[in-house]
Amino acid sequence: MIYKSVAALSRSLVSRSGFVRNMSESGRFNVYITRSDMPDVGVDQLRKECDVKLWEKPSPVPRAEFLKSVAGANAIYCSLSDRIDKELLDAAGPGLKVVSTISVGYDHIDVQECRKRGIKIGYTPDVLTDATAELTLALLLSTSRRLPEAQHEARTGGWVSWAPTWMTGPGLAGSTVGIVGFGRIGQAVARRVKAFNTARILYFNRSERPEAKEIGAEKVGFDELLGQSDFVICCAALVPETKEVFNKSAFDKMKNTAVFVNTSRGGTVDQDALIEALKTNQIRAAGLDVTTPEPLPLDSPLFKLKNCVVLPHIGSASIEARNTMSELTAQNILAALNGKDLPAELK
Ligand SMILES: O=C(O)C(=O)CO
Repeated sequence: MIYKSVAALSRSLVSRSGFVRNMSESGRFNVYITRSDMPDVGVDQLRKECDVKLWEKPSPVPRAEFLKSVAGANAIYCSLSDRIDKELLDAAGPGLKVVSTISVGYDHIDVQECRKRGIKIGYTPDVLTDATAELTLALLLSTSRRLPEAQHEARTGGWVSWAPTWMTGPGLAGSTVGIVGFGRIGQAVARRVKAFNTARILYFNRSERPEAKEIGAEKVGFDELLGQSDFVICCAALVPETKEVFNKSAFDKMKNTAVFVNTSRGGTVDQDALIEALKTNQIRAAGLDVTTPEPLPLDSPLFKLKNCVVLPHIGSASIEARNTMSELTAQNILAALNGKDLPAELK
């Protein structure tokens, strides 16, 4: 669909949302943003060229409100918390040209349905790779060297003397690290892990990755990776094939001393099986930046386990990454609305 036809469609929209209905009058496209606290840099770019409407709170827009307010939008600027499905696309109406998510993950978007309707999808690969890899290493070390537990002890009187076996955990040097999902983030994690003098880096991925050679990573089968790794890191996108791949059978195959880290999506893990594996010391510990659901309810057993570190999905939360993600999200929208190639389109 080209610019002109969107304009024509938009002219005929009956908007329930308060968007300017008649593009020929305003000459501007309608953009709906799903929360008020998206980084300014991208939002400001959009405001220069478009009529921007946003959910006024720094929290995900409630579904009913989203369905109501999105009517008449030509573009949606969303996050991974917003479900973009058939119902939502219907609610937006025929003028919708692009869905642009401030995330590299797109499991919250019905990609098939967007394709059917000729709606482009923008996302933010590359610009968050370093930030997410850094956080993965931070979480891995926090989990294996028990930093949250140690801090708690120091603050609450548990630190009575230096003690030779207290608060010990496995080191990375000389270890085998297995990475499941060897795309941009998996590779960036491998490069960083290597600097810790690991003995071997294994990876499991659908296809062989040419970059692995230079990194020094070996492609192995999933079961082999589970059985041999001291650290198992999940960097795989959530797609039907990766849903709950980390299940009881997978945890049973891991070493009892293994540390499991997940910075991809909670849906790759059967969480009940993980809780059981942690409770029974089937594995040593887990570090999770992602869970099911998110936010994780306060009464989740994961919060009660000393051998589990839970973070609130902050993988990409470096200031630089979030600003660049916001800019890219806006640029994807502006390009799509102006009939140009998106800088980062999900193909
Ligand atoms: O961009 C994503 O998909 C994220 O999960 C951000 O942390």
